[in-house]
Amino acid sequence: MSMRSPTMSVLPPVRKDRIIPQFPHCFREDAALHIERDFNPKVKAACQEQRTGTVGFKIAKVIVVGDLAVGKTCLINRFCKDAFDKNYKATIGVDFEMERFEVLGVPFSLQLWDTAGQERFKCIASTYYRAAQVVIIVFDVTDIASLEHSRQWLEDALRENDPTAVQLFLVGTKKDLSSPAQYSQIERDALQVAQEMRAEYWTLSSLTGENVKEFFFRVASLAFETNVLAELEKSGSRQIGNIVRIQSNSSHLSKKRKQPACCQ
Ligand SMILES: Nc1nc2c(ncn2[C@@H]2O[C@H](COP(=O)(O)OP(=O)(O)OP(=O)(O)O)[C@@H](O)[C@H]2O)c(=O)[nH]1
Ligand SMILES: [Mg+2]
Repeated sequence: MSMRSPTMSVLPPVRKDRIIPQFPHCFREDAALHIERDFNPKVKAACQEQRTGTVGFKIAKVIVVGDLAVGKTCLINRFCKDAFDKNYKATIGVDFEMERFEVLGVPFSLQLWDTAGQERFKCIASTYYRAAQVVIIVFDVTDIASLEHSRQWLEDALRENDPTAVQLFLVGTKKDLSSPAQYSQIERDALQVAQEMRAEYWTLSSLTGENVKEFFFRVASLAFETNVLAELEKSGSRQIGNIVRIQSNSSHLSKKRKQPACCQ
């Protein structure tokens, strides 16, 4: 805790609308990373007892990939700046935004990397894919080709990362532009792609803001939960290691006091 107070005094408090007191639910239970209705009980207990270790200082890297003009930049801008630009300005290479949250009372940050979808910038952008904890693959719900290309985006993103460690989301944007009939048709295909990829599926609109905050709260919460569980596992094994070492040392001392421990 001694490390925590100086950090808290330097940083301004987390914005009120970035406080996550409850577990945000998935969008569709048939394409979710998990369908629990609440945070893992171990995670809740750890937060309550302030046993979250270094998680409060960590920044989870999130990369946002997908075809050109599907709406990656607009999605990030809607959430981070509450702004929407109807004019298309291609991202050149990459941009990033930091978002600070407070989950169950613990500070937690996401670093959102907005990458270029245009082919000619792809090789610059892909050098930033490394060490991502979360991969968000974006497609446009009015453009089936952008959904078909999502598999290729996944392959490119996973080439630079440990596939077993990445949390994956498939997100359909521009919901406002599609009629209910059009939408339900593409949703069927999108759910299938999400299930195959083991991605969590969402749809939203950066123009109206529908589901945007809900989606990022879900991303932050799942990334946070994973990090706390990893931290608990680490500190658990460290404790067991210490106990074993202390016990074996003391038994050496009592039985064969003159021999150094390394010769046993
Ligand atoms: N109606 C509507 N238009 C959107 C939405 N999201 C994005 N757009 C429009 O789609 C176009 C492309 O959006 P961007 O966010 O720049 O696309 P991008 O995926 O970042 O494109 P690259 O940077 O080239 O990869 C812009 O003209 C946006 O105004 C949405 O939810 N609804
Ligand atoms: Mg962009």
